[in-house]
Amino acid sequence: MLRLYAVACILGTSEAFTARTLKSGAKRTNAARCTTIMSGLIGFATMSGNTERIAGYIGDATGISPTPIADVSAADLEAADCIICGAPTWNTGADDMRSGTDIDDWLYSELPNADLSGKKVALFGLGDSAGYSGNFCDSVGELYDCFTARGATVVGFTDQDGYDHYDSKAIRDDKFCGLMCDEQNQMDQSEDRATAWVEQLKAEGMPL
Ligand SMILES: Cc1cc2nc3c(=O)[nH]c(=O)nc-3n(C[C@H](O)[C@H](O)[C@H](O)COP(=O)(O)O)c2cc1C
Repeated sequence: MLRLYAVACILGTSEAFTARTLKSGAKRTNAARCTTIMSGLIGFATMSGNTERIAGYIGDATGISPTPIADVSAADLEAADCIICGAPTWNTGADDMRSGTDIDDWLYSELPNADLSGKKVALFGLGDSAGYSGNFCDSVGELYDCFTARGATVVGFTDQDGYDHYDSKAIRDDKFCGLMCDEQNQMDQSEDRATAWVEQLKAEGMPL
């Protein structure tokens, strides 16, 4: 017995002691426990603060602290288990660089360095569905094109119902390719929309 105790001390754990005392053929019942720590990332760009506010609602619902997109590297993206990214639209009618914020450069300088194959990404956008109803949240369509070009799978599509727009470059298969918020005309709906959208993302398999 003394010799067995000495072996356990050398191996350093009481579990080692238990293992050494098991008779041959006996089953170990203390199954190994494994803790998986998921890491999510919310990146956003903003000009006048609205997108940051919605990122905050999403952050509250997920427990993830939003990060300005300029501080997000390709390595950060690759290290994240899930990515949520949002931007406003200021460059009305533009083919690219539609946001008019620092995400425009980031999409074509930093994002192309990331391999996002097999990763789930969700997108959100801010716009004015009455004042710019022909270009509502156009930048989200550009985010969609840039993220899918890196191999990401975009989840969290939403219905177009309930907004005043008549067109948007963020429409894919008759749906918005993410969550759209309108702080000019529908500010009172944004928080509930964000909270419900996070539940949708979870139901669609985002590890949140
Ligand atoms: C000059 C100007 C251009 C805009 N162009 C668009 C547009 O093309 N599409 C749209 O949906 N919203 C447009 N907007 C509305 C902004 O996207 C909206 O105010 C948004 O909430 C701003 O978000 P931010 O505060 O995060 O920058 C425009 C606003 C201004 C003042």
